[in-house]
Amino acid sequence: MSRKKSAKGKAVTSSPSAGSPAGKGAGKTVRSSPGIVQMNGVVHPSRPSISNSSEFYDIAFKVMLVGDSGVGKTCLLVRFKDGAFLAGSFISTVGIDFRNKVLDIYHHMNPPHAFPTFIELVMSEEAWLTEIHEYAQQDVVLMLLGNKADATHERVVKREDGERLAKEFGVPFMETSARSGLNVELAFNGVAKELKHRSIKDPIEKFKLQEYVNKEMKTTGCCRS
Ligand SMILES: Nc1nc2c(ncn2[C@@H]2O[C@H](COP(=O)(O)OP(=O)(O)OP(=O)(O)O)[C@@H](O)[C@H]2O)c(=O)[nH]1
Repeated sequence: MSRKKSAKGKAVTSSPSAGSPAGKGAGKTVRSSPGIVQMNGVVHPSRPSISNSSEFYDIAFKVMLVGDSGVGKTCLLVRFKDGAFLAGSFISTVGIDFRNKVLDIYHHMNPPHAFPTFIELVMSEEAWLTEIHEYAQQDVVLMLLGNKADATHERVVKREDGERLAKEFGVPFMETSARSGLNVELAFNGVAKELKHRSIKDPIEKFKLQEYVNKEMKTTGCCRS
């Protein structure tokens, strides 16, 4: 079955590191963070249930994509992880799907490090932002994404409405496209940078996610209706 929805809201949510030492990889300390969903408590790079890769990281964060079914959470995840668009017929995720990706950021602040565990959480159609506020940790990093920005003729949510909702909840907003790759890297990297920033006790430089997103964000420039 194939379904399409354009520019529907969804959120990248995440939580910063709690910093409990959990193991070692290539001489680096591995830490994990409690997220909205706890997965085995501690993330260890050599634990196959978490990651099959041989990648090592310093800090692990969990990032969740929540939103209505069919808005493109899996495709965003795959686009970010593998750089490809998962085209074809739509098979709804049952339960939770997840990917790991190791990022190098903030070279100027710390030695190379890395992280997160990305988790897709499938939620029901209604009130997901409210649910996040109800159940997530206070300091969770939130970002609102309107995906399928490429599907201009099938748009169901105006950019202005996304912007308004984001403003209401005080979270950054941008439109993305898993198909074209528009702003996908930026969405995940922005959250990763914010998480990393929060995990540093006395950061040399300030990082403001909203400002970063506003500066780096690309718009389709075609979709106001
Ligand atoms: N045009 C367009 N189609 C997309 C985009 N992202 C996803 N799709 C299509 O939308 C459908 C649903 O995508 P999924 O990533 O499976 O959606 P989901 O949110 O993970 O759905 P659930 O697993 O049910 O929660 C698929 O047919 C995708 O090909 C996009 O950026 N642009």
